[in-house]
Amino acid sequence: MQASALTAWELFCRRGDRLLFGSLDIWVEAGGAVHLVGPNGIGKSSLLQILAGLRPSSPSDRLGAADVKRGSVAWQGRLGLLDAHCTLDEVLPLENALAFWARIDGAARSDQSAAMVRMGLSSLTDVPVRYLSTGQRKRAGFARLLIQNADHWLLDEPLNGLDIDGVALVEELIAERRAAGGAIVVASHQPIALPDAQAIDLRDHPW
Ligand SMILES: Nc1ncnc2c1ncn2[C@@H]1O[C@H](COP(=O)(O)OP(=O)(O)OP(=O)(O)O)[C@@H](O)[C@H]1O
Repeated sequence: MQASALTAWELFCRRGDRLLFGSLDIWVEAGGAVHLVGPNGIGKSSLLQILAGLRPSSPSDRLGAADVKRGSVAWQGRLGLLDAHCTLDEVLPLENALAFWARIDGAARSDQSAAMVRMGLSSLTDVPVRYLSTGQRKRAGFARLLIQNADHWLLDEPLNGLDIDGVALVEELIAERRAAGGAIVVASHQPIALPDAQAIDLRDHPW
């Protein structure tokens, strides 16, 4: 049996007064992948935030006080999240903005340089983050993720804004991470190469 990377049980999600999904279990083995699908607003980004520990699973209080489920998420290893929020300082040149996180992650200068080269950002070292295009921002987000060197990745619309080469590159990075034993959970409306991924459609998990 494969080693578990992610075990999540009884996840429920309420946003405001909307009950989005409930009683969701996810199990991902090392090297495995999940493709989250479903229409706009169903709760894919919210689920990624729950899996990242940034948002609690909502208590399932509709089931009655005697049987309230609160959900649990357990990872074996470190995880990195790439979503729509740019964690890079908009004012700083790209190299310095990435260096801020590289220091926090304890990454070597050479790791940062390698990540920038890999993501095709070498010519943008002096450009302030606020001037980056949509696709360049996405590439910078992946550079940050590579520098972080987390075991597992949570990716929210990782292909948005990328050109054809960028899409191929991200698919290659995902395949490499999986080959290294990382688990990947992706929310993507765009087709994405994820061989043998579990598809989870949140419409199948109504609260
Ligand atoms: N602060 C908030 N308060 C209440 N509801 C919110 C809040 N932020 C988002 N929502 C709602 O939560 C729901 C889920 O949003 P989420 O971003 O998780 O959906 P999604 O499936 O990722 O959508 P998309 O495919 O458009 O990216 C949406 O219906 C949205 O309107």
